[in-house]
Order: sequence, then structure tokens, then C-alpha cells
Amino acid sequence: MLELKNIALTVDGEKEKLDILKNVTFTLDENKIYVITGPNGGGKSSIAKIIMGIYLPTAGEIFFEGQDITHLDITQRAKMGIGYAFQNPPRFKGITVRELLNLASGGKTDLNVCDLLMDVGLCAQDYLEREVNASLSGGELKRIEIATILARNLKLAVFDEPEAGIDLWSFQRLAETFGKIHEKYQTTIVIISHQERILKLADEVILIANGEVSEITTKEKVLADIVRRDADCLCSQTCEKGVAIDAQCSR
Ligand SMILES: Nc1ncnc2c1ncn2[C@@H]1O[C@H](COP(=O)(O)OP(=O)(O)OP(=O)(O)O)[C@@H](O)[C@H]1O
Repeated sequence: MLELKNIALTVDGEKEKLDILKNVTFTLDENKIYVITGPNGGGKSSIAKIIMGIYLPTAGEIFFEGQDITHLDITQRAKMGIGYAFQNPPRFKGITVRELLNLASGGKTDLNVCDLLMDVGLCAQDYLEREVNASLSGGELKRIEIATILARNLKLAVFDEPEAGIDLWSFQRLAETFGKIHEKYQTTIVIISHQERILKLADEVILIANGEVSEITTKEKVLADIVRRDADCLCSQTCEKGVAIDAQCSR
């Protein structure tokens, strides 16, 4: 359903041009979960922004359902059913959760906001009339953002580090939510993540390093690599083993 062909992204750095992405090629199929992972600064978020139309590639082409969308902007892509969930979702002071979900759905008359909140593990009674402001925790906000994506009935949803800023307990529930919504809605999901729990949801894992696709592989292989690296870890007594792939230890 989505094809990135030889995508390059070069930006103007302070002194010279920076090659952020080089020759990135991969294809996403319908109704699958893809996890994009790899070292910090490798280019994962840049790929998400290229898919969304926030960045336009310097070279290469993007096709969505057979249509060339390389030069379409974020609004045009959103209209085609492509959506992006930010690392830190914005808060909307003065808007309630109910209003936000209705806005996201584009005023769909048959929208069941209670069901949507249930699907992301929130009790509708407790949340519908709450303002989307700083009183919501990071985990609650992430769930509400996922609910807005469900309300939009997207064909392709890209989540950039959904684990960012939320505690481990909330995150475990969030990972379950991804699994659940994938079973219920026909949305292709791309999740940028370092988390094993998210990797376990993947139908395919795309490894990005140094602005390139270093490997397209299975979760089994990536998880086995993590276990092996953990076993080799020199400081395994003190690092948060298993909590994050990029825990501060020498690997
Ligand atoms: N607009 C920009 N201008 C200059 N440099 C940029 C720009 N966008 C990204 N970069 C650089 O490109 C590299 C890749 O960034 P990107 O955010 O895509 O990496 P990432 O893999 O998502 O990293 P992380 O895991 O830390 O979020 C980084 O070195 C970043 O500083």
C-alpha cells in the first residue's frame, strides 16, 4: 500500500549539506504492523516525516495505493488516509476529549466516542468531558491521541516513539492497545520504537542506521539479537536490561 523508492533527504547544515537519508527503499503491505527501529540519530523520525509529507525528499519517489504522492503535502496526504502521531502529542486547552474526537472524525454522525475510548483502555465516563490540557498524564494523552487516529479511520497511521514520556506501567497497557486496535481496525500501523514490547507486535521490522535501511527482518531475529547483546553486556548489573534497547551500556 505504501512504497518508498530510493528516498534521499539532504538538508542545509551549519557548514555543509547533511545527508539525512540515503537510498531508502521499502514497501508496506495492507493491515500489517511495522516497527522501525535502530540507533539514535539514524533517521527514523525523518522517514516518518517523509511518509507524512512534513519533509519532502530530495530524491526518490513515494507511492500510496499505486498513486505517486511524492509531491503531495501533509494535508493532501491526510485526506488520503495517512496520519501521524507525534512523539509528544499537543494539548488543546479549552477542548474536551469528546470535542477533539468529533473534530478528528470530521463530524461523522455515527461516531461512537465511548467505544473509541474503550478501545484505547480509557473509561469514557471519566474522560469524555475532560479538557485536553496539562491535567492529563503522558499515558492518557497518548491514548487519547490514538483514539483520535481511530476516529479518523486512517489507512496508514505512523506513531513516533509512543513510549516517550510515559511510565512503564502505562506503556505496557499502551502496547496492548496497539495489538487490540490492530485486530479491530483495518489500519496499517508503523511504529517507531526501541521497545521490546512494541517489537513483539511487529509483522516486520525495518532497521534504520546512518540514514539507510540496514535490514528488513523479523521480530524473532531482532529479539534474539537483543537477548544476545544483553548476555554480552559488560555492565548488565547496573543497566536497565530489557527496558530499552539503547540502555546506557557498552555493547
Ligand atoms: N531538519 C534537520 N536539519 C538538520 N539536521 C536534521 C534535521 N532533521 C534531522 N536531522 C538530523 O538527522 C539525523 C537523523 O534524525 P532523526 O530524528 O530522523 O533520527 P532518529 O533515528 O529518529 O533519532 P532518535 O532515535 O534519536 O529519535 C540526526 O542527526 C538529526 O540531527
